[in-house]
Amino acid sequence: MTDRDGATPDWLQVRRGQAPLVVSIPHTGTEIPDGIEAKLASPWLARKDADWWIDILYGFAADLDATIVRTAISRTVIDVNRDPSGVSLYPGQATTELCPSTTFDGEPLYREGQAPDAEEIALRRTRYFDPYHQALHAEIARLKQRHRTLVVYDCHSIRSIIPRLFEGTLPVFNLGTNSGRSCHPALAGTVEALCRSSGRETAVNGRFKGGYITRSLGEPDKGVHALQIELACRGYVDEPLGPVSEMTWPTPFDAAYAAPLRETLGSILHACLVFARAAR
Ligand SMILES: N=CN[C@@H](CCC(=O)O)C(=O)O
Repeated sequence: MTDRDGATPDWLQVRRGQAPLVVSIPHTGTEIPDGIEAKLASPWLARKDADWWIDILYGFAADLDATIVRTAISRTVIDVNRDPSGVSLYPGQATTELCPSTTFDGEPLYREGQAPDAEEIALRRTRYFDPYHQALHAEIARLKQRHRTLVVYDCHSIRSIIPRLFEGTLPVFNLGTNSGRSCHPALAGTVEALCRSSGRETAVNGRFKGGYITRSLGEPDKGVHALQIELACRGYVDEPLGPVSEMTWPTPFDAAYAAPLRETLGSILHACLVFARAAR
């Protein structure tokens, strides 16, 4: 990231652009404060569900003069893509919580009796959750002074096979728009068409409909259009398909392997800008 705002803590990275596009990168962080790390079952489990290499994959967003907001803090500490009130993203279905107690696969993250209590969760919220959302709100407000219409693009990835969360193998592209509520259908339609024209499997508002970032920031009536793209990891890394171990996950980033998918992502972000500028 460039142009870090000196007033923000080191872990919160804000690249201020002028284009009508805010790129949110909430889950690539691997930093865990020592006092929390000591309570965790394993350093590898604590980072297993990071959105590995997504900040590198979308590095080109800076060339589009997008605003990029990223936290370096691990989602294991607190997940900035969950409702801070604790309400589940998918009531009745398996998911992970605001301060997750398990990995996606269901392995306990904490040593026995070491999971955070309500006071500790509130502290993590003040320290790490609120500043991330304040940064997103501040950047949206700044850009709204320049542009009538903005796109907020929330970047994610997940392993292709996680039986606890979904059956079978996840499509490579999973577009979430809070079931059509977080952005204009024309934007969703264009992004879906670009995903499909890449020849990769694509789902829209399937297992992943958009998390708290998409749901809370998308206000199409006010000119703020939010969408989430959840990529299955095999689309950009040589992912082991099946259970993973410390020896096999994460697969290192390989720019040549990721290049075809990155090209599609470039077209998608470009289309977001065309949409925002045309809607002026
Ligand atoms: N890789 C991360 N995935 C998102 C999915 C949000 C959703 O369920 O739509 C997350 O867990 O926050």
